[in-house]
Amino acid sequence: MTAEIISGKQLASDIRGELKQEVESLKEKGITPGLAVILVGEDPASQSYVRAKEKACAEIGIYSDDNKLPSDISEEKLLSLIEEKNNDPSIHGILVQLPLPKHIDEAKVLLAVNPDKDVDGFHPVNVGKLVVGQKAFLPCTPHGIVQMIKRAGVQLEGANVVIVGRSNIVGKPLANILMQKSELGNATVTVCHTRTKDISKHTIEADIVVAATGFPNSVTADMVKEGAVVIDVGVNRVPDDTKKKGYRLIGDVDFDAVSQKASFITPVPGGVGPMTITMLLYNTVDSSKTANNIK
Ligand SMILES: Nc1nc(=O)c2c([nH]1)NC[C@@H]1CN(c3ccc(C(=O)N[C@@H](CCC(=O)O)C(=O)O)cc3)C=[N+]21
Ligand SMILES: [Mg+2]
Repeated sequence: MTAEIISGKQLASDIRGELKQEVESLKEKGITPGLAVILVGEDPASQSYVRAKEKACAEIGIYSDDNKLPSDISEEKLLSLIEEKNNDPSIHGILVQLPLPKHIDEAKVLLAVNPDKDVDGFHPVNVGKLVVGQKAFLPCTPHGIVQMIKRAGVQLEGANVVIVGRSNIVGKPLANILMQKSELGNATVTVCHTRTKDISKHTIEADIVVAATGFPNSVTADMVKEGAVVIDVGVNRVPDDTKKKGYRLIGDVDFDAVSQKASFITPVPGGVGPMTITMLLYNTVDSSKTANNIK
């Protein structure tokens, strides 16, 4: 079987088109959705993600408030910037790009963001709401993944989904979305991680495999069943002199071999990444509506 490629890029562009229209109609009501983006330090990957987020905001008419801080900024100063954005009515979403430098307590920073502006869905209040099934901002990468699966026409209800990776930004929230009694859920979810005894034993049974390990080629063809749906969350930079940037991007899945066995597969680049950014735009628009009592 040769897998059909689920283009995150195409889907992202469709959804951004819808969001752009929504932003235009909000602007007619005098509302401009605003996103504060906070980047600490000079990590090249983080800089490129943040640039992509700001460009996407500009494309659909969201105001992006760009905050670039030196890597040695104090935790106190970062917290006071967040407080300023919490109190700024022109800001509907606050995104603190992760990872943060070692001297800053990440948990403390995420707790400082007003949950009503937490468009990443990382504040413990929003994490808790998701777990108990209350309305909350859904974390962008998991939300993007679920949208890709649904819009490919793949049934989630009753599906065996195996997630490889238990991070707070992908594996754990994705598991929580997929197990909810909701239209984005009703799946049977297994989460594998570094201490799982035999990962293949789980993935081989899966209707849907989500690879979020952070390591290239960690999901191989022998690990997936014929006809499985395979979602690749990896964004690994590998040195490549033939590229003008000096690197190319590969996922966590052995794409060439797995795409001969899967029914659907997501590419890297052009898969989950563009959808992550799109769901951030979605949450920011949604937040601006909530702040203005618009359904
Ligand atoms: N507070 C916070 N929220 C996040 O959502 C968050 C974060 N921190 N830290 C890092 C991860 C990673 N992440 C990506 C976003 C876009 C692409 C993306 O657009 N990727 C493009 C290619 C990008 C490139 O060329 O480097 C693609 O896959 O096609 C990838 C990864 C968001 N994250
Ligand atoms: Mg991601």
